[in-house]
Amino acid sequence: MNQSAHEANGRLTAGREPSVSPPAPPGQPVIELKRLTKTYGDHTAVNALDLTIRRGEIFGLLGPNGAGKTTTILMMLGLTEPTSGSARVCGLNPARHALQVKRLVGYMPDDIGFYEDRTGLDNLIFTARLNRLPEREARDRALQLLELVGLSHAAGKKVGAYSRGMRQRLGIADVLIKRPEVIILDEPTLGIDPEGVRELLQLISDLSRKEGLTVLLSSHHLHQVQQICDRVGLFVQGRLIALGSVAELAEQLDETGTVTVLIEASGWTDALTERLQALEGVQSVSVDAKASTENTAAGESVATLVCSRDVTSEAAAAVIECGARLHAISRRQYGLDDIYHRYFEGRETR
Ligand SMILES: Nc1ncnc2c1ncn2[C@@H]1O[C@H](COP(=O)(O)OP(=O)(O)OP(=O)(O)O)[C@@H](O)[C@H]1O
Repeated sequence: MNQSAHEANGRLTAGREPSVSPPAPPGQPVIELKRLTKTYGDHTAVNALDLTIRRGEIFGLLGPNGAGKTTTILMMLGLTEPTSGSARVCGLNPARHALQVKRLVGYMPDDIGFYEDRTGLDNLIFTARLNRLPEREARDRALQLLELVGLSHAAGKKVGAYSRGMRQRLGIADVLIKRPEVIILDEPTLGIDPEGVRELLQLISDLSRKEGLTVLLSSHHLHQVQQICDRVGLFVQGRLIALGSVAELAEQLDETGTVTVLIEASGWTDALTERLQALEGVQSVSVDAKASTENTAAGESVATLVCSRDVTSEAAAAVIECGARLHAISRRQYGLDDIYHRYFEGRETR
């Protein structure tokens, strides 16, 4: 977040204490978007978006650059007005009650900004003050959050010396200061190494489960976020083109009729390839020699069978009958990347 966004998490809560409804019970809608639309001139950035996110859910809003994710978030926060349709966040209309919504929603933009020459602890205390926490409580809350996000050791270190991953953790602590009901994280994993990503996502997941937080995560790193999202929405050119859990979306892909079977075996022969090709429903067989490693024997091959039905057991029998040594056989589980590419086949996605 930039400096003003950092301050916004606090400043926007200042002023008259808003009258807000009590937190929605688990499973109740927290975010409800109906036909939400935003146009800029003749360009439609968000096109008739219908979406409900429930309390305690981790929801991934996924799509390529320019898909409309940030515009959607800005409308949820009351930072830009919809052209048509409606948004309700924690029962409030953000366009009319932006201050109240911002009291309940913690927003971490993709470009986090802090006071670089101040420590992590000082930055959090600053946000706590903006949120009108009493001085003693501000410090206690800041220390408690630093511990929660695994930054106690760096509390006294200037933020300018923090790594990208540490800044993201501090950003999460920063949005949590005001005890929000919902946190919205825009590209939280940007620029972090794989181990840092894993830890950050685990932290977000733990927070959601322990604190009953609703989390909206915007990202174009599908394979990263799919591990922790209860549901995802695939967003492209302003439209939500698929919605559901990763398993549900994968099931829909399976219904398109293609099954991929992966075989690892040694002693592969042309006769085996031909035998597999002859199995009913097998559309193609491609075989690659696998480079030998500590775990794989020399001469091991990996074959990919694209089929119109599941041929796993017949293929296993064929490998053995042809005298090859079967190391592994599995029906490929689709991940979000596969789903994404399948939906966007033939379209410009990046
Ligand atoms: N203030 C604006 N004026 C005109 N067009 C805009 C404005 N804000 C966004 N857009 C356009 O709306 C579309 C959606 O942009 P948005 O930033 O919401 O996408 P995004 O999915 O968040 O992308 P990214 O991952 O790159 O942030 C883009 O084509 C963008 O150029």
